[in-house]
Amino acid sequence: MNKPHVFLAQSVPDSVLSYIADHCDYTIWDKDEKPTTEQLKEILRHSDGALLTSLSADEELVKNCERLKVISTATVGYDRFDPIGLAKHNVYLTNTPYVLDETVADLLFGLILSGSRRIAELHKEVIDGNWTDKTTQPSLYGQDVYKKTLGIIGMGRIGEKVVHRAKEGFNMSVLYHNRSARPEAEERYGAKKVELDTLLEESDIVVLMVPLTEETTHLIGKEELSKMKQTALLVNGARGPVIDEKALIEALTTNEIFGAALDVFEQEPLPSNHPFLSLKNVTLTPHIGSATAATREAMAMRAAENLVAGALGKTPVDVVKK
Ligand SMILES: NC(=O)C1=CN([C@@H]2O[C@H](COP(=O)(O)OP(=O)(O)OC[C@H]3O[C@@H](n4cnc5c(N)ncnc54)[C@H](OP(=O)(O)O)[C@@H]3O)[C@@H](O)[C@H]2O)C=CC1
Ligand SMILES: O=CC(=O)O
Repeated sequence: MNKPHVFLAQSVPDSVLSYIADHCDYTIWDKDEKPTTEQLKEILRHSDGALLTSLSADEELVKNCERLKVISTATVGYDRFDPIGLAKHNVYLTNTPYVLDETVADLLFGLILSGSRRIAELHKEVIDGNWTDKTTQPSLYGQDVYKKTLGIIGMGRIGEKVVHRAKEGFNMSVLYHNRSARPEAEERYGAKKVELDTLLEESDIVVLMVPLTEETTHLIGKEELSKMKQTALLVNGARGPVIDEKALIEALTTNEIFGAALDVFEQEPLPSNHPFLSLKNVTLTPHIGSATAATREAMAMRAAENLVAGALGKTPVDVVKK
């Protein structure tokens, strides 16, 4: 029997490629520039499945792809994909939940510590040769993390792992804001569900871990920033557009809040003239939440398992249900 054919828009680790090859024939996109929409439409017309992590897909893209059964992304966030539009043409969208949770929570804690204790800012002073007797003067003191109040907006899979670290490692109090309650997390960590305004007013560290949707776009803007403590840190591990960056830059410039630690941005990569680059009270990382060798390989394998299952006409484990 002929194997199904799958398209890989980017390379995958050898172990993952070997798994795919056991079940499917495949084509890998090996050009530096991404395929155009027209090229992608043509490729997908001849494919049973596709791994499209760094691309996007909607109804228009797949409407004439009779063979196509699954689009897989090796990410947990799927804001660049339209699961409802794909489902109209019997194409599953799959993502990679769970396998990255601990790794992303580690990075978020790194951002919390760097932002609170000014690690990135003072690292730069040392590198630039500016370590003098005055470097540890009060104006350069940081904020404590231990025993402070963490406010988590979006306490889902990853958010809960952040809360675990906050509670067990740093004895923090935890507030959270979700649309639905998480009674088991409330019991385990003493976390308290509150309205957004209360969370902003009472937290020392605010962490964003919501998916990017219409509802969460610019969830944090001028008004919300004005409700935060002047000593508070804002951490974004979700998606850039969850924050109105213009408002954040204003709040950071006027010291309306203590600082921000950001892994995601409205425009990625950040342009070289972006105002964030000249602010001292920010820690910036280039969207590396899940970027460890082991976790990226686990995500690629999970995405491949979803891809192969779908291409073989089975229901993949991680079908996005919207
Ligand atoms: N920086 C990075 O490298 C990474 C970023 N991410 C981002 O993190 C996101 C979260 O991942 P994950 O924890 O797995 O997702 P989950 O779906 O497990 O958690 C998301 C949480 O957000 C809450 N939420 C959703 N909409 C709203 C809303 N309008 N208001 C308040 N709360 C809301 C949900 O609760 P409820 O439904 O009850 O509201 C849920 O608890 C991903 O979608 C992705 O964008 C993920 C991995 C790495
Ligand atoms: O941003 C990364 C993801 O997995 O989503």
